[in-house]
Amino acid sequence: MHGRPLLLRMTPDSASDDGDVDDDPDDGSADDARDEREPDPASTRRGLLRAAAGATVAGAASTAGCLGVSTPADVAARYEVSGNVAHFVGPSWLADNRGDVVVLDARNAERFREERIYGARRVPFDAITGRESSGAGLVPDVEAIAAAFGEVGVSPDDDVLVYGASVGSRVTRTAFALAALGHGGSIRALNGGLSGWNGRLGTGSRDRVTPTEYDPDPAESAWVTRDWLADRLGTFNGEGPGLVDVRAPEAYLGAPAADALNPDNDRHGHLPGAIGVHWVGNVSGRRMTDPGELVGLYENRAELDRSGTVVVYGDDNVDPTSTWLTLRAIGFEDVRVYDGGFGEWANVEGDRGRYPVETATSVVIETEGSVGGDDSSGDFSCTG
Ligand SMILES: O=S(=O)([O-])[S-]
Repeated sequence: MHGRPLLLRMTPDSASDDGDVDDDPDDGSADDARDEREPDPASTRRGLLRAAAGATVAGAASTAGCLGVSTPADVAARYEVSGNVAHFVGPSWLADNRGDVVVLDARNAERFREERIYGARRVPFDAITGRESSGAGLVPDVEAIAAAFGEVGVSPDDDVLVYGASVGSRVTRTAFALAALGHGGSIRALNGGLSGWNGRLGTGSRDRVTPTEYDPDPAESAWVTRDWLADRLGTFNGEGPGLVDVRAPEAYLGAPAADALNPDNDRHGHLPGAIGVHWVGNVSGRRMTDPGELVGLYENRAELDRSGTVVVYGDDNVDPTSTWLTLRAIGFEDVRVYDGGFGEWANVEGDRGRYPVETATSVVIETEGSVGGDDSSGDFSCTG
């Protein structure tokens, strides 16, 4: 249980941009709306958190920078971490296996045209975040997602490597989208992102590929619905599943006037019983954070049970996939994404009593991380 006193410690890095790049920068999508909300100055964030939670706040600059890429095997050996960290691989793995994997670029179309790993293919991000209504709430639109992967010639048994500018939530959403289809081949992410790759590059419009008919075998245990959660209220992080809100602490706390609050949401706060662990702690200098630190964060401090079910949610269905892949990589067995997200929960029509929002009781676990800030060129910079 989470009877600990609330302690918040934010760093300038953890106040950085969420790492996403929109496919179409001006298409008016939810991504655009998020992008328009400027990252908070750390000082503002500290003030908000102190006011919202009466918390102890101690700023500490991260020393992470534009680090070289080390392979998960090296990292795992160093920290003697049990569990599968092999979703994350380094560029040397890709160089050795380039001919055997389909390489997918998770960045936007402009970046893809400018420069990419030679032979990489790109799936429109809007397609792989697609959702549809079920009687119980929003769920991944597996048919649309499968069609998008099929369009770029991905088959269910292909071994796939996904890369981005970093190992941000576009990369992890792409990985999740494949997992949601019940993808039979392996799914890996490139630690360090494109900047760590010194092999052959390509430019221009996408290369010709032969489309496939991707026949999905939906892995429904990869996600949960609004009603699945409503049925388990009062059990989270206790006798029931773990529940992690991956949004910035201000959003979790529903801090008044915080820039992190989504203006499209009718209500602010978090699902009752959820703990807040901001997803940016999963990434450090464009790499997965050291697994030993992640184990300390999620198992020791957040007190999540690696053998139980853990549900992660954000405002939408992109950022929580970072925590989904991270937890799986450090050995959590059953991690699920609430694909509707807080955006669905907060704005549900009709009887909102079944879908309450909480602000009074809060547990925020401090995180440090640097996904990479969005500099003036629209690319990612190492901010740590
Ligand atoms: O931000 S990203 O590395 O997912 S493109």
